Amino acid sequence: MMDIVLISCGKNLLMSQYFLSLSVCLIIFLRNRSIQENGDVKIEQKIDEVSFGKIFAICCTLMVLKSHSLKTFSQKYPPVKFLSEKDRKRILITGGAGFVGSHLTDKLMMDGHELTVVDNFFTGRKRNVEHWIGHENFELINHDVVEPLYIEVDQIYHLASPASPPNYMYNPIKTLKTNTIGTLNMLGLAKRVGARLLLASTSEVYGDPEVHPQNEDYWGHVNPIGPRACYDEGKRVAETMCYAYMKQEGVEVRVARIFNTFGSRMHMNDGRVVSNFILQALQGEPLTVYGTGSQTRAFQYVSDLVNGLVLLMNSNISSPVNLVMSRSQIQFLSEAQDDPQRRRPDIRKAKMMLGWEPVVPLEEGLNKTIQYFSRELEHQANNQYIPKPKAARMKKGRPRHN
Ligand SMILES: O=c1ccn([C@@H]2O[C@H](COP(=O)(O)OP(=O)(O)O[C@H]3OC[C@@H](O)[C@H](O)[C@H]3O)[C@@H](O)[C@H]2O)c(=O)[nH]1
Repeated sequence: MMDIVLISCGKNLLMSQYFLSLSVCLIIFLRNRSIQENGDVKIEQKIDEVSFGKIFAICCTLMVLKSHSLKTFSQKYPPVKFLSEKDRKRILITGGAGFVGSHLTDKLMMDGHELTVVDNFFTGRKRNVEHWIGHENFELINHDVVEPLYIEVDQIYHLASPASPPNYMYNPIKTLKTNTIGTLNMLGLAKRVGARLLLASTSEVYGDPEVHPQNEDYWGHVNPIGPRACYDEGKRVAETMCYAYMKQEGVEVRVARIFNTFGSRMHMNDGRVVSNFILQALQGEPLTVYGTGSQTRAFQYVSDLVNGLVLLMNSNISSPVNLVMSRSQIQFLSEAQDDPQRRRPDIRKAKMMLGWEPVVPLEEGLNKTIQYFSRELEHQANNQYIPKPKAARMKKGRPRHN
């Protein structure tokens, strides 16, 4: 019976383990038979010897299994720096399985910190952080920040929120809840455990700006009842909450106003201009330009943003900081409502106080992103699923998160 169990275990293992299990079982079987053939051996002795043999076989199999799993675990992860207890921080990243969050997760893990990633997987994806699953410094929690969270941490990077216009407009109430109740919950957590919180705010707090370029002192020009208000106003009130908690409760806060960012792990259906244009170009479809196409933005590659976020978190600056491309045809579509016409950050503050500025040239970043989307398309084609770029319109009829 035991032999059969061992052999059937072997079927689920690698071939080498299978053969090892098989040969150990064979040895036991032969030994068993030789004992049977040797008529003068007592029956008790036979039972003792056989069970010893079987235990030996199980141990061998377990040892092979264990050494295999240890080997794969130690090989599986990207290299992680060793940090002493004193330098190692317990860090929470909300939205840590999303586009920016997962790159931040990579950096902080490789820097040697202990990470808890919280995500409700509305726009985030497990596959963005799956390469860390099982690592002793990493924990992934499926949790919505709209619900309170009770854990012990030293720093909180609060990134949870849909960020692409079609995504945040898809369920405006949910976007508002995430940015208001979600931010209140995370500030409450920061207050309770004495953690520092960095809010991922946005250039959208400037709305359709009347000054150009925008520095951090500009109060913005937002339509409070327009289709983008759920995000713009949600982030504005999130900033207000940060400073209320700082003044009233002494919570340490950092506020990054993030401008247009692109790179790998953007969702195929993200809907922002860079991913849309790349996807359309790769699929030989017309590039969709909303309105005249004369709108302007400042773009940064995701690795630059992530470096800026970490610098800001560990700086002593509590006030907001600004952190900051075929031959396809072009299809002009109607203008998106309240679409900011001109946007460019004034990043003198970040340069002067953090020593930060983007270093990845646009062309290099775009090349990396194009390669990423080509691989994604190949992967999707193999899975018989061809995604379509998402337009900045609200979708109806799909179940929504509450
Ligand atoms: O297919 C498209 C997509 C977008 N666009 C245009 O390209 C410009 C950029 O649009 P995106 O959707 O990429 O991004 P937006 O600048 O509107 O918002 C972004 O800004 C800053 C971030 O913090 C936010 O996450 C995101 O909302 C807009 O003028 C938009 O109308 C197109 O012309 N065609």
